Amino acid sequence: MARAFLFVLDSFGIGGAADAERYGDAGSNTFGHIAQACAEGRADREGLRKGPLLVPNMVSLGLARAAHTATGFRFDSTADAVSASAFHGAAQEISSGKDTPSGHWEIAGLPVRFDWGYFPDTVPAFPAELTEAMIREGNVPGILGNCHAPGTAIIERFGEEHIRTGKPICYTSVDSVLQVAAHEVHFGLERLYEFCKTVRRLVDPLRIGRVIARPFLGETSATFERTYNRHDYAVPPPEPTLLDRLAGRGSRVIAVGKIGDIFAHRGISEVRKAPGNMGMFDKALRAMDDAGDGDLVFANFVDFDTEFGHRRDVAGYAAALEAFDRRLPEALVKLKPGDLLILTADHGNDPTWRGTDHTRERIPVIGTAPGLTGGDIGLRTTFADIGETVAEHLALGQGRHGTSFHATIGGHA
Ligand SMILES: O=P(O)(O)O[C@H]1O[C@H](CO)[C@@H](O)[C@H]1O
Ligand SMILES: [Mn+2]
Ligand SMILES: [Mn+2]
Repeated sequence: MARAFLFVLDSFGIGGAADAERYGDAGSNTFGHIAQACAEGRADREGLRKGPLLVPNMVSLGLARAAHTATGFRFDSTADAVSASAFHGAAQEISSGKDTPSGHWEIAGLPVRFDWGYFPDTVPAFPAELTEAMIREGNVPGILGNCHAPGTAIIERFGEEHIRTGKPICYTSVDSVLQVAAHEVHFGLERLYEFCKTVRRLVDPLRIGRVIARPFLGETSATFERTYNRHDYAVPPPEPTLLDRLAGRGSRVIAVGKIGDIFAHRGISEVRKAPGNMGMFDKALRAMDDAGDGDLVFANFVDFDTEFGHRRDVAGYAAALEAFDRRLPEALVKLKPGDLLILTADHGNDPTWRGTDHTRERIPVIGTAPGLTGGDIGLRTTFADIGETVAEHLALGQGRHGTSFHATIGGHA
């Protein structure tokens, strides 16, 4: 029996991207900088966490070695204690962009070779024709924002006016996104989703990667809070991905968290969602129980990115990594010979970095294949090597991009 479990720790980069300079991110290192801050006592928070970063289970899968492969960074002296059948390495992204769709699509064997559309960091950020079309076809009295902004700040700034006027708050970032924040009750959640679907259609010709619904609750600037009803409307992948290939031969692809949205629901058999990393971990464990021969469980843990990376919250990010790591044994005990578990990431989001955006970084590729030898898979030149390895493991034919490292970890050559 062969099954594969792919867990993406959203934004958990390990630095060292050869082309980071081009993104203004040379030197960024999500894992390295969090680990350093923790070691130096700069990530202590009363009632949350204290001291050095404790992620022994990921270290035993080779996280420290992966980080060393990516940048030469030494995490700690336990770095050599890697468990039998664990494999570890780092991967460089070849796609353009440093956002979620680029990272996930490349992991699934489809590097993004075209340039995404971006909105300029000007006010207004959106072309006048687009704004007019959003108002007319979205049937709203106008829009607020129309600029680059971090999501919490823009709700604080325009939330009350939004409630008063019924105008949705539309904003963007350095990523290829058009985000719409609106009040779940005053504006209405379903109405927000409908509005986003309209916007999705309008920005398709502009090659915008995602339209993101950002619902929030609260009545005043001081009390507004975003809810877990966020929804991403991604442009569909332009070519078949690993998921389509699996679905095409009748295997199940169980998507946990926002994976379904990221692939515009192409090649997805089932979507399971829950609020928060821990809820998602529960869903991932159930999905592992349910997966059969030839199936893939593809999970995304988004809190690292949304709650801590973008918020530049080092202590929060560290605590989230520690919480995830504490639960990892629950997944490890479910593994049987024939299974393959890979932990990876889609881009960086260094919480010590300037600004509030993603950072272009290499990603860790660590995991275990019980019954195989494991070992050092080195520095992979594309995230697509992950998808190709999963493909080979699940006995799919070769895809168009990437090179499987299955033989390196003792699998069929
Ligand atoms: O600041 P918030 O609204 O969380 O937005 C962030 O979330 C988007 C998707 O990850 C990024 O492009 C960034 O703009
Ligand atoms: Mn992401
Ligand atoms: Mn993000």
